[in-house]
Amino acid sequence: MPYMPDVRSRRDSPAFGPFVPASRYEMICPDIRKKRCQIYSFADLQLGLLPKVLLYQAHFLSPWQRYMQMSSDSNNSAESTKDEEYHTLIKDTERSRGPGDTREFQADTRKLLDIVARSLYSEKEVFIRELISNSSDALEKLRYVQMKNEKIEDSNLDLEIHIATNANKKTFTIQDTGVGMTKEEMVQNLGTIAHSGSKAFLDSVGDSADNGRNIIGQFGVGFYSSFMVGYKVEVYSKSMKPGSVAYKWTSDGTGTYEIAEAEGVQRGTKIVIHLKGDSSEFCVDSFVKDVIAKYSNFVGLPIYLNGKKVNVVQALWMMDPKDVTEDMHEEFYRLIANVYDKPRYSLHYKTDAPVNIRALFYVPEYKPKKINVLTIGDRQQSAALQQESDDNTSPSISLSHQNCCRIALSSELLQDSSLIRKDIPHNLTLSSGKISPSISISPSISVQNFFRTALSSGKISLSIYLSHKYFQEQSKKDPERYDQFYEDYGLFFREGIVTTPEQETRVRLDC
Ligand SMILES: Nc1ncnc2c1ncn2[C@@H]1O[C@H](COP(=O)(O)OP(=O)(O)OP(=O)(O)O)[C@@H](O)[C@H]1O
Repeated sequence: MPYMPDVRSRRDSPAFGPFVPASRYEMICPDIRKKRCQIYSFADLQLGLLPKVLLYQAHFLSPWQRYMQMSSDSNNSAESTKDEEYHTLIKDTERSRGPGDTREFQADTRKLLDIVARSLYSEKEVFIRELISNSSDALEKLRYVQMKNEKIEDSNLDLEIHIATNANKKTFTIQDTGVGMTKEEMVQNLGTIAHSGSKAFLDSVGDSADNGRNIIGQFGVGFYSSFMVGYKVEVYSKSMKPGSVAYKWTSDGTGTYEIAEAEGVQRGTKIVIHLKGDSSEFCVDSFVKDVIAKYSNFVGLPIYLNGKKVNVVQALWMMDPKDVTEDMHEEFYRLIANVYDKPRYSLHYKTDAPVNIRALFYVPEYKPKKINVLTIGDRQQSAALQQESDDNTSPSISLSHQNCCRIALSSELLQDSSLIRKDIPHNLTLSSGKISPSISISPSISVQNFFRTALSSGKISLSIYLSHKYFQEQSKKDPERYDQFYEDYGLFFREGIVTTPEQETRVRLDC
């Protein structure tokens, strides 16, 4: 029987390095084994049969987090021992007298608009994502109307989104050929904060087949993010209803707007943002291109920037795995990982019950020299980290958001999120991937809330579990290839074992 160090007893020893003999492995999966496997009724893991496979659900705390946790524990216990004199003003004597009036809340629209426009989003650039999403919704609605063979205005127009930047005039323009808006719809949708025409559309078409699957908007606030960067916003719109009159909506975002009839307007909506002095980067083609790539690359409709198509990739992880060819995987892998090699393993799976997951993991062909950064985010962030790392390899995992799962989340805050660090295993850094959490997670304006839900609901753990099942299969299917993979990446698995403080639930894997 080969020697196996007792990780549990030695983990606090500073001299103990990330080494576990290659012949025996351990499995650390407290959440999956204790809770999620039960919740999702997975058969017990046949761990003893699996060579060289490690399933690792880490609750990783950095040394700094561990230090903070220890010091807060000791402070609490010191405070609780103090013997202080009891003093309180709180009694239970208050009661209401007689019937009460029911009133509606009042709101100062000007201030509310200011909060929505300036404080709801942490990054100015998300206004592009919001406006593209609105255009995408407008086009999806048009598709729906087309499917019903209803008559529409300008029926020869293709379904497209166009963006134009003008550095001389300092403007950002976005135009779509979607459903457009009538005067009443403009008043209702753009003149009423937190009224979502898209949500109303979804409610009106009901739950029938496929409709609404791609509709993104639902809170009725995204449009106002354009006032984060613009001192004036003009909206030209012509409804798809045959014979519609076009209108122009103008506002400076300080509480009032103007509506007037307009001419020379095509079916759909055109929004012109006159940029503030501190937002002039949004009239630079290359800057806008990067933002589109970051958030809206997978919108299922063509986006043109200054006349050139910029979103070229399909949301591969949303497709049926059997429809995705190896070439498509290669192209997609290169795009999300920002590398030029091939994926050595491509794991694409979808589950619909009991939870809905679309996930795509790639294990790069290259042999990493050092992987010690957990990157959750977009391509740009990965690229930034790559510059810092020795071997130009910083795999990334990104999660997508919204009903249709095609819009990427802002990821800056995820980078520092202790929640993410805690719940995503350290050794998951070995693969680049995309996980699309279930549509059963209610989308939330707060990105962080969304992630909290995604993580606590176990979908990410489940994805990790499934990915390890895949590796088990690979080890049987092509042991030689798998051995090479383990040779290249085994260090990070072993590092995962010794760097997790959660050593209580372990399963040994014999070879
Ligand atoms: N390009 C557009 N074409 C047609 N209608 C639009 C367009 N942009 C906005 N609207 C209408 O204005 C409404 C409000 O847009 P807004 O972006 O504020 O919220 P939303 O998209 O409904 O929800 P969210 O806040 O989740 O993005 C939309 O629901 C839609 O009815």
